[in-house]
Amino acid sequence: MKLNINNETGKLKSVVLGLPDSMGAPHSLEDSFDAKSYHSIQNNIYPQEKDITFEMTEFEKILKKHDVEVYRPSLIKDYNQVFARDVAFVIEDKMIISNIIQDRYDEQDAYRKIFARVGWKNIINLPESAHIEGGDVISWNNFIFIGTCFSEDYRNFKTARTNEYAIEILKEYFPKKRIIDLELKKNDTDPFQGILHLDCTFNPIGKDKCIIYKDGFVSEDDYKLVVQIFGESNCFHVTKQEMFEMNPNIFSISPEIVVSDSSFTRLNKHLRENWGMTVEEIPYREISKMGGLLRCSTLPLVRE
Ligand SMILES: NC(=[NH2+])NCCC[C@H](N)C(=O)O
Repeated sequence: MKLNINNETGKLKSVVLGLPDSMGAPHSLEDSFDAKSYHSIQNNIYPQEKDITFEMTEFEKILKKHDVEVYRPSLIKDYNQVFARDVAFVIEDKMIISNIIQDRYDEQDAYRKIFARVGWKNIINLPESAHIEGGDVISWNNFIFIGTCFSEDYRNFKTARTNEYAIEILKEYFPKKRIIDLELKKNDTDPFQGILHLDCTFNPIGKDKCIIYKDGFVSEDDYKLVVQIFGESNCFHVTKQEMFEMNPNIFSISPEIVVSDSSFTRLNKHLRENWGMTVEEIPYREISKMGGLLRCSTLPLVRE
């Protein structure tokens, strides 16, 4: 398979979609590793397998309706495999294998067949201390935006998944790209105060537009830089509540077609009426309770 990813929205040809089956029992509060799951466990609303299976089946149907080739990881018993995004990511014709948080480490095993199809020549493995997850990496033509945490207590946050070392290495692999690191607010237990991955606070859509949540960035200058790159009128700003519901994390099938959650009424209306997009709405509320949404559930391999 010839990988090809240059941005977030080119017409999608093949993608890996995560798996809802056999997600195992919910973690205890102490063992949870993102604030949204923490919140769901604490409030006794952690989703059930049958409900997330229903939601992912709806997602798969939309992808197939648009002639996207859908791959799935192999099944690991009693292990959450919904969020394909973080396991690896594609830039141009290279697949970079993430160094994901230890709690999710086994997920990578399930991608062996997919890695084999890509071929070792196009796979990049990073040194062990270079931490990075696909949710923090947003490739946008000449730019690569990377969410990170520069804080000294980086290691104390389970929600800090990408470090400076990984960014330095990516700069060496992609010297022609303008790599923009964006420091994200971290909080392991309060989903209103911290951002797990960059794609929970910022996501490009269409040809020149984006969805963005201002308070997800540690520095206002980082936020302003992104707004300047896209232009104010091309940015859809989400509120704290909308960030919590994961509005930024919709998924593009092409510059004109997005898959969104049917509860995102303000966003979906804006996309249709002001930006002329086709919005495929599906129910995805249950999956949102585990800290990710539509973008997080996918790992695009080929876009036109
Ligand atoms: N790209 C994303 N935002 N992925 C969401 C992953 C959520 C998962 N519970 C984790 O903590 O790792």
